[in-house]
Amino acid sequence: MTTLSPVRIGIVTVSDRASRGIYEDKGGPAILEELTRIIASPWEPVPRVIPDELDVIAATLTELCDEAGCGLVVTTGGTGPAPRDVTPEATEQVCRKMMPGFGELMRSVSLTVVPTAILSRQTAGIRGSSLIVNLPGKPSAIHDCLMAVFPAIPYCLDLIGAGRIETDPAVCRAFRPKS
Ligand SMILES: Nc1ncnc2c1ncn2[C@@H]1O[C@H](COP(=O)(O)OP(=O)(O)OP(=O)(O)O)[C@@H](O)[C@H]1O
Ligand SMILES: Nc1nc2c(c(=O)[nH]1)N[C@H]1C(S)=C(S)[C@@H](COP(=O)(O)O)O[C@H]1N2
Repeated sequence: MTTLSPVRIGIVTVSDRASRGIYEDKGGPAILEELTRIIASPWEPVPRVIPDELDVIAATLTELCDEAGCGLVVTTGGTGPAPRDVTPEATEQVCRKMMPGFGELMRSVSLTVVPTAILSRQTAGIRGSSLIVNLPGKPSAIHDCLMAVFPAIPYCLDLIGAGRIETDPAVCRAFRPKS
């Protein structure tokens, strides 16, 4: 039996009000809960709560990928059309390669739930050996979006050398074409 070393996963809440303590952050805990349900192999959360500032978001993503060694970074918030919504811009700034299929699938699934899903510019990209995935800020969006894209995430992490993740097949069946 092979022992998997824990994959570190960054959980980044991008919200002016949650970062100031004006409201309790519900996004980060919702991502933690969802990942705990989905992932069956060892993993370790690395949480951050930051304001909607391009430089701060870019620096946090960089730190999580390059210093904290996160193979996967999931953000929530700041994907809409409002002037301070800049999470996709920060993601593009720090990624070498964009993965537009993630945003396309999450919007498509979310459109069956809310017509305003079209307002999210959420995307994903690769920095070094880390995958960054944006989710919308509404805590209820986290389940819809993560369940839609997670089947492809373990294979993506394999391909970029980010570490191996096994899922609980009763919750989410990971698809690895070559296994
Ligand atoms: N981290 C969070 N925790 C709890 N609720 C949230 C969080 N982020 C967003 N929400 C809720 O979802 C709604 C829409 O999210 P959105 O990111 O557009 O908010 P926002 O007004 O830009 O937030 P902020 O001003 O804090 O950056 C918010 O008004 C809030 O009710
Ligand atoms: N699944 C899902 N996706 C969703 C939503 C939602 O409630 N559920 N809200 C939408 C709305 S109202 C907005 S404005 C955009 C952007 O949200 P953000 O700026 O909080 O990231 O996400 C959209 N995507």
